[in-house]
Parts: sequence; C-alpha cells; structure tokens
Amino acid sequence: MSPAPLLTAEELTLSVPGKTLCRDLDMEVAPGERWTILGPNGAGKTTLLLTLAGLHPPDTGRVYLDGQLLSDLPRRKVAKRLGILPQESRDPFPATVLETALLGRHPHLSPWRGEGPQDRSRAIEALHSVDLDGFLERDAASLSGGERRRLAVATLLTQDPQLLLLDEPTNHLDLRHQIAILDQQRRLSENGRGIVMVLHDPNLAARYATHALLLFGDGHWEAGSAEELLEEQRLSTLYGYPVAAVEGPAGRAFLPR
Ligand SMILES: Nc1ncnc2c1ncn2[C@@H]1O[C@H](COP(=O)(O)OP(=O)(O)OP(=O)(O)O)[C@@H](O)[C@H]1O
Repeated sequence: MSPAPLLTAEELTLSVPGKTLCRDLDMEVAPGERWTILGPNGAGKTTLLLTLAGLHPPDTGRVYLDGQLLSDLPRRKVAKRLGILPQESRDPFPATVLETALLGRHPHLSPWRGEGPQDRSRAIEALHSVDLDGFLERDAASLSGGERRRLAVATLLTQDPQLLLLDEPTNHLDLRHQIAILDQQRRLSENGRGIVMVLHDPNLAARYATHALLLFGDGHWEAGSAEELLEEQRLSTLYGYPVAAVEGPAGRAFLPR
C-alpha cells in the first residue's frame, strides 16, 4: 500500500491581474517523493509554492496537509509539519548565525519554555551540515549571499518539518554547495520526508526530482514522473527556447541549442 500523501492540492486555480497562473491543478506529494516545479519567469512557481504552504489563498480549490484542510489548521501546527525556504531571506532583527538557526525551533517550543540543549544541538548539527561550523557567533547580517542561503537552509533543517517547500534552494550557491544541498534533500526524502522545490536548472531537476510539475505560464500545467516529463520537446515548449538532450557521464543533460 502506498503511504498516505503529506500534501494534496485539488482543483487549484491561481491568477494575478490579467493572467491565470494555473487552472484546476491537482497534485499529491507522498513521503519519499521529490517534486520539482519548473517554468519560465513569471509562470507562477513562487505563487504556487506559497499557496501550498497556506500563505497565499487560491482563487478556487483546496490544499490538504496530512489529509486536513490546510486553511483550517493553526499555523503553529502547520509549522511543525511543513517548512518553507523562501526565494530570498531577510533578517528581521540583528542576530547571530546560531540564534537565527534556532528560530526554526519556535513551532516546537511551548510558550513558557525557551530553547533547551537539544534544540541548540539540533541547530548546531544543521549548521554543520551546511558547512557553517565556524560561523555560530557571527552576526548573520555579515554573511555572504551563499552563506546566508545556507543559513536559511539550516534554519529549515532545525525546524525539521516532514514536508519541505524550497523556492530556488540553489540560489547564490557555488557548484559544490548546490550539489551538497540537493544531496541533503535527497537523503531527507529517502528518510520519509516530502520535498517540493522550485528550480530553474532542468539538469538539477532531472538529477534530483522524482516528480515534476511544469507551469507553462498560461494556466496550462503538466504533472507526473520527472523521467517522463523532462524531455526535449516539453522543455523547449516550457521555456520557449529549443533544448537538446545529451547523455553525459552524470546522466541526461539539457543544453540550449
Ligand atoms: N500583486 C501582484 N499584482 C500583479 N501581478 C502580480 C502580483 N504578484 C505577482 N504577480 C505576477 O504574478 C506572476 C507570477 O509570479 P511568481 O513570482 O509566482 O512567478 P515565478 O514563476 O516564481 O517567477 P520567477 O521565475 O521570475 O521567480 C508574475 O508575472 C508576477 O509579476
């Protein structure tokens, strides 16, 4: 029997003034699945991700988390199960790197208890996993773009949700850290998490995603197995630019013609 879905979207329609982003979209994210959302600039990837997180109301349709209507759940309960990595993160107030990562524990703390040693070790472990060991007491505002991105990932890992929604997780990262972050997401999904990530690079999508959702920018969408959907013709239509598939040492790669 297949595991119960973590997230279900039913008949979602999203629009902005003058444009339908997706029409009657259905998708289901199960434990162990890694979904990629691909599409051209402005197609609605971020808007959809925010809708799946319950942070943007759809025009019509419903989102369920663990089978319960997301809009009916208290945010604290949602934050214990679902975490989002926004496209860009801003520091709301001055804090060190460790204090920032510890913000991820907030949904798990009771109002009368601050962070304990276990929360602290979880944050330190998350910072270690993104290569930020030597940075714990640094002012978070002093980090470079890539270091800040890795801190945002560490904060999400400290939160430890079952479902991770990532908006362009590889933004600002050098090649080694792009692979490290996506390898880490793969391990998380192999341990039963569900992953949904907006990516701009079809090569990383082909390498890491089990499932793909293509948003064509006119309301039309396709969802299914990444292996089936990530192919020359669809990607050329998706990006409005001819793409060639080549077999390389690391599997299939897509090049602009
Ligand atoms: N408040 C708004 N009013 C009008 N249009 C909006 C508003 N908010 C977003 N949009 C438009 O909605 C569309 C979808 O935006 P969204 O950020 O979801 O796209 P995206 O696929 O994530 O794009 P990108 O690849 O550039 O990050 C864009 O054309 C954007 O300009």
